[in-house]
Amino acid sequence: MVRFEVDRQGETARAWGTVRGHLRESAGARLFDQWLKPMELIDDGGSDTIRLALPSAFMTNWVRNHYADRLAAEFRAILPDVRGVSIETRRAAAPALTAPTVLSVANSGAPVAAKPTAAAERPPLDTRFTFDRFVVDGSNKVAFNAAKALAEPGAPRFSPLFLHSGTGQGKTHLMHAVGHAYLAAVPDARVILMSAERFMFEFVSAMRAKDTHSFKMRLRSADLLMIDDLQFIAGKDATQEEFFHTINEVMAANQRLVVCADRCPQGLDGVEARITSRLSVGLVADIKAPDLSLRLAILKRKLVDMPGASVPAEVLDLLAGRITQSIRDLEGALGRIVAYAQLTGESVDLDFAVATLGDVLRGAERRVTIDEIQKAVSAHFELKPVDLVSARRAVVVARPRQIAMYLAKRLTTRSLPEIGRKFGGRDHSTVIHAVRRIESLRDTDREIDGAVRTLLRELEG
Ligand SMILES: Nc1ncnc2c1ncn2[C@@H]1O[C@H](COP(=O)(O)OP(=O)(O)OP(=O)(O)O)[C@@H](O)[C@H]1O
Repeated sequence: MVRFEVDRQGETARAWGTVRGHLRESAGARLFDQWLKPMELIDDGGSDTIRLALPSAFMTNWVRNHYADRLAAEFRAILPDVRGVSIETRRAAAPALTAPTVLSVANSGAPVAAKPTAAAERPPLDTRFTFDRFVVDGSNKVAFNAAKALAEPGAPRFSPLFLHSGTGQGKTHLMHAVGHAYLAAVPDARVILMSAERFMFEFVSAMRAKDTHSFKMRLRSADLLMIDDLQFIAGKDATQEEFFHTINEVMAANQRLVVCADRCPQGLDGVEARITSRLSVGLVADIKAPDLSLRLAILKRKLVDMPGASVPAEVLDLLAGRITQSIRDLEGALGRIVAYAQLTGESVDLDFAVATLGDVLRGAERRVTIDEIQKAVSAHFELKPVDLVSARRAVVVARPRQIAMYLAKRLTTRSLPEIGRKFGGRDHSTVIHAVRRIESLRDTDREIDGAVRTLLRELEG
């Protein structure tokens, strides 16, 4: 029986309730009331960075300096796919077009809808993703140097910068670092960072509201425009049309453009050639899978930002030796060990690490990606992979799509919203529905059960 996550927003709010409880206990009433109680959760619907807001910059700085790592570790102990915690200043201002709904969490831990804040008007840069926290070696040196060069003020030496790599290998980190560095050099620069999925969502919303003009003006006037996960627009014709005009104008105006994807431009099936060729005229840099020494160096660097954490070298060797592909997974494992050690008061040794991470270490030997699942499922049902992310509802496409979502939930650590995004921007509730449907069909329909078994065998190797 597959267990699935419940609604990610509710999950985040509940985790926040638990984290607040721990903070109240450990910090003591005075400190908690003064610094931590005014903090609110901003939940913009399934993002893997938890956003917390405080009423003043002074308080924000204090909490960042004293509690940032603790908060990240606490959240990751409950929600392992959390990427980080961003601590922001809440400002009373007019709501932005794209402002997220703010969920403030009352003492009971129940989420309460509140007004949007101005935080959404600033690029959502993760404070941890800076150049000085990025460990460089031969596998990522070109990407790192290119990102640094693009962040220098003055006329850009090249643009666009196209970064590509496997999942969890540092593209988003570098993109955020460009944003931080450029804003530090040019504080009033207009910097926009969004995923390709968000680009599509905002564009479609603007079309519905019959106001594409503001959307176009906003993007095209960016001094630095950064688009993550470009592969998402594969097969989305109207979005591609708009994206093409956006990048054309940004490039014609000599503004900076950074684009990330999981493949090189020419490998982006389903993305128009005129887009991929425009994106190839600047600098295309890949980040290769990290080798053992880089994995170890990154773990050591991450430890520097976890004051008080003590993890012996043999445990770092174990993690770096076993978790080989995604640095996100590696970092998640380290965060989990440190958080458990802090919560239980035990010291970290090999036994503790194996007991804490048993599943992760076993599962790390072979990690299936959603792309692989989509390829296997579409081949099995003689469809094109793009059918699985399309809007087609015919049962010949919809059922394989549900099977693929079910396998994604079962074989990967991706959250429901992430899976939904990988399937053409579908909602997490669609994924829950697909998982339940396939679970129940497996009990009653031998053909479906057979197909799932075959695919599981194939994917799990
Ligand atoms: N060279 C590095 N030095 C330090 N940290 C790194 C490095 N590479 C990756 N990381 C860390 O690994 C985590 C995942 O990186 P990131 O989110 O940038 O990956 P990604 O390539 O954008 O993944 P995806 O394609 O899944 O979006 C981040 O926490 C990031 O800080």
